[in-house]
Amino acid sequence: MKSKHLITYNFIKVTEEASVREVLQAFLDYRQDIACVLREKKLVGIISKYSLYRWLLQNGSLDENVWHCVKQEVVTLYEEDSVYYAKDLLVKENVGHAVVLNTKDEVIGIMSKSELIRGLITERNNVVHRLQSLMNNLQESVLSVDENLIVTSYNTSSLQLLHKDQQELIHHSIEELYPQMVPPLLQVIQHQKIVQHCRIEIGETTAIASFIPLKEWGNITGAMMVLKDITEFEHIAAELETTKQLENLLDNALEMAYDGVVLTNNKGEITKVNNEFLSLIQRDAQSILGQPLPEIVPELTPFSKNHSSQEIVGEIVTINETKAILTQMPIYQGQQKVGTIIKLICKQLDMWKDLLMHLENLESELTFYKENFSTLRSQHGPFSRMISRSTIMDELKQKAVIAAKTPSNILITGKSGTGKELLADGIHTASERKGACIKINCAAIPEDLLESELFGYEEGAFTGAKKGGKPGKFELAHQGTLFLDEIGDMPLPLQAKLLRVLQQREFERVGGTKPVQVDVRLIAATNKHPAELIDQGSFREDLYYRINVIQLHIPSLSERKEDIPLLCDHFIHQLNELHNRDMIGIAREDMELLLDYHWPGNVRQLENVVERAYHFSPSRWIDKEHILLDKPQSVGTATKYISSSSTMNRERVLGETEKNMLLEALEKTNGNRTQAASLLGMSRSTFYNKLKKYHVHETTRFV
Ligand SMILES: Nc1ncnc2c1ncn2[C@@H]1O[C@H](COP(=O)(O)OP(=O)(O)OP(=O)(O)O)[C@@H](O)[C@H]1O
Repeated sequence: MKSKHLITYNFIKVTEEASVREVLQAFLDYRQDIACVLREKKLVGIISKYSLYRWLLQNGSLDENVWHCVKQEVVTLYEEDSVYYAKDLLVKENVGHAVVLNTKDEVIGIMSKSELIRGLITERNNVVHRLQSLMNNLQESVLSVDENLIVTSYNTSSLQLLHKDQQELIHHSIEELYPQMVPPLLQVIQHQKIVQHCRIEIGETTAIASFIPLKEWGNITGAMMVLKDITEFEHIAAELETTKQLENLLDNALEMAYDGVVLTNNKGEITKVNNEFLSLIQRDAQSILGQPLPEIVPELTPFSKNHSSQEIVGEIVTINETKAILTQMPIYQGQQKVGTIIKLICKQLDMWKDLLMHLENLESELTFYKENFSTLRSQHGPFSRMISRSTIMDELKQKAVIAAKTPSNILITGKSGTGKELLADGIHTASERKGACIKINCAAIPEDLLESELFGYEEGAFTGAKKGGKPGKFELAHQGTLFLDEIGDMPLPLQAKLLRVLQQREFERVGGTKPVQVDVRLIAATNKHPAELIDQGSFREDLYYRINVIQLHIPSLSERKEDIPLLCDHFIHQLNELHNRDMIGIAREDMELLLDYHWPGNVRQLENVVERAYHFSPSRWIDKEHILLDKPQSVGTATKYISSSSTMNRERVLGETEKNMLLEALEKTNGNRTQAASLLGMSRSTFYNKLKKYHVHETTRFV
């Protein structure tokens, strides 16, 4: 509050020329105690009632100039001065009035003591009001008691904290209401000292309280209590404690998980890791916590970037040359994804791999014994050399057995390498014909020699003919079977002669005149389409019908891929017998490679591929890298294929060199892997990884 708010604007203004009478009259009119004497609005002094009384008592004239009664030392205030400044000034100068001026030093009013007191009371009421509302808006509870511990005041918060209403609290004794507060209160009142941070239980509520002495004129009149409800904080603290314990538990669980575990938040930043994960990525926790996972482990980028909200189970990843199985699971809180947990199984992977190997080993052995068993069972069976398990081949063999029992000619069709010759052998065996099975490849013998090869010649039949002549294949196959392979390549004149022989069952040798009679069962084979050959005019239709009494078609290997594993085992077994080795077979995942291939060269190609891989694989398992499959080559891809295959060769050579290096080191250290690793200047883990890579642990020499 300012001085201008506490002044009388309606004050008495007189000039220096005014008479005592005029001033007295003004006092009566205005009912005021002082008059201001002004000269051009500026204050020159004041006249009080008392100075006029004094003048009159000294018999001064009423009409005399009032100047004799003017007091020139006047206590003045400015309109902006505070009420407190005004109070201090009036007390100091010991005056009952002050003249109030504006900034131009012009008189604007008079402030009397009574107006000052009114202002001070208003000001005090304002302060009390402000304090009251401040108290009521405080979160802390505030209470005051007198020296008898009777409650004298309180704020709104205290009603809530103490669960009481106004009547239950005011003028009641703290001793009755809250005896637990008495000891600190008495301490404050007796020792007149503040007591702080007392823990007070009020029902279910816990509060921290401070007790402050209240004094008036230096004497203790009571005490004030300030209480803060900490029940909620205590719950939070308890929860925090539980959370801490849970976190400890989680940390321990992660460490015991045995696998690498990493947790990320919803931004993909790493929030928790276990030691196994750290050793897998070869980093320390400080340097990776809070970092985006794909930046720290780029190998996980395809999984952690866009797919981190997807569940992933069983993906294989390679981190620092270590293979691991990745499992990824998003973590949800309600509907919201809050993070991801990623697990990498790498230690147990080796164990699983060994177990799988063992299982595969057993499976292969089982297959081998099964095959042996069936071979033994049909050791003398006509088709025992034709290995198959497919239904399509079973049906073919059944048909062949029936066909074998008949005297009819047989035409075997099928792509090159499907086993036409084997089938012909089987048919001959099954036919139980007395004579031999004589084979001739029509495509392999020059055209001019083929006739004499087939029908024989008489002495002097041509230059260079043997003395005494020579029997042909027909004669040799008497009472047996003649297998004419690649019949589609037989020259047309010879086809005519063959047709005649088949019809008449007799022929003459080249250069001979005597008919020769034979009992021959003819089996012909072709890898071409007979119908196409007839259309082209390169094969006689009448001959075709003569031969094609019974047609047996051998399906391509790509149409019966289920035979591939059995054939592989068969070839490996044959090679083992031949080379006195104990190769187990082809691992399951590598077999996939063979099953996926289209096998244009059929069983013959498979046999060659297995044989090559067999010789190049040093362990007891066929090495995938030695399984060489030609890719189909088109003009457009030729260059690419050549360059990628040369890269493959290079890689292979490098791999083999590295592997030999490992083996050599192991040999030098008598199989001690730690020494071998240091001999090569490698860490133990790198050395182990390389052993794994090249399957060196499969070899029995080193344990
Ligand atoms: N089912 C099979 N079981 C075992 N070996 C087989 C089988 N089929 C083919 N083979 C082998 O594949 C190779 C080729 O077989 P074969 O010579 O019988 O085929 P083909 O069809 O007569 O070939 P081509 O038409 O080129 O003369 C031979 O070494 C043979 O032993």
